[in-house]
Amino acid sequence: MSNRSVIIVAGGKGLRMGSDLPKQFIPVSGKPVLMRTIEAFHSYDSNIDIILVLPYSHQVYWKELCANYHFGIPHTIAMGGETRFHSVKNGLGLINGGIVAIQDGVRPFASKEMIERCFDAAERYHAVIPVIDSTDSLREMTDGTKSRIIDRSKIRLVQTPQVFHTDILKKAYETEFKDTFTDDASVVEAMGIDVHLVKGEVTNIKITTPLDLKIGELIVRGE
Ligand SMILES: Nc1ccn([C@@H]2O[C@H](COP(=O)(O)OP(=O)(O)OP(=O)(O)O)[C@@H](O)[C@H]2O)c(=O)n1
Ligand SMILES: C[C@](O)(CO)[C@H](O)COP(=O)(O)O
Repeated sequence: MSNRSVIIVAGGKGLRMGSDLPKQFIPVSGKPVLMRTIEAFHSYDSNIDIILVLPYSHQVYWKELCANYHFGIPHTIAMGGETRFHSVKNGLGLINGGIVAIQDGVRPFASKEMIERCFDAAERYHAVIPVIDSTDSLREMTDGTKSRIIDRSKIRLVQTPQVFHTDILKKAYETEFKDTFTDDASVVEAMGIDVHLVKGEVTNIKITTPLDLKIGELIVRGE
């Protein structure tokens, strides 16, 4: 098994949540989102190297939060960047070789089985991402208010962890930032590398709006 690391990106402001406290620090069922995310990877592999990317403005706050919650899982802090892309890049600066996962700090419900599925596939493929089907019908906007139906059987919704050979991801992240880089797979693909899809999970939600916090409470309670 190759050396394994995870970069947990939590350098964002959480503007869509509309809360003064960035969403990664908000408790779900009594525990901050970010602690749940870190625990998910520690329970997958207690030896995994964990790099946590945090905004400079909240690094002291995070240390206090860890003390208050008696949170002792070892991790190294990296500096948050202007966008997710820049935060990942800062985290990558602290990784040497092996296989690396990039995880949104605000996806706290990734199961051990799914994390394992992603890492195991990455032993064979250069770039691996978890995806799920769309249960809604989908439309593409064509011109102003005009639209057309999309064949949803061809669509997959993309999640994290996104897992890569470290040397390939580092090389990909040497490129200039583009707005179309909404995840890590898009950066690697721009370098001409194929991305391998594995099964994601409907409960692996990204906490984005206040409704997601309520859904998160239900997921924790197993309802
Ligand atoms: N400069 C940034 C922006 C985002 N992220 C992280 O990337 C993940 C996914 O981003 P998103 O859900 O968009 O988080 P925010 O940018 O915080 O949210 P918003 O867009 O609502 O402001 C989050 O864990 C977020 O903290 C990051 O590390 N650095
Ligand atoms: C990386 C991601 O979670 C995959 O679905 C997503 O692209 C992040 O998007 P956001 O706009 O930064 O929330």
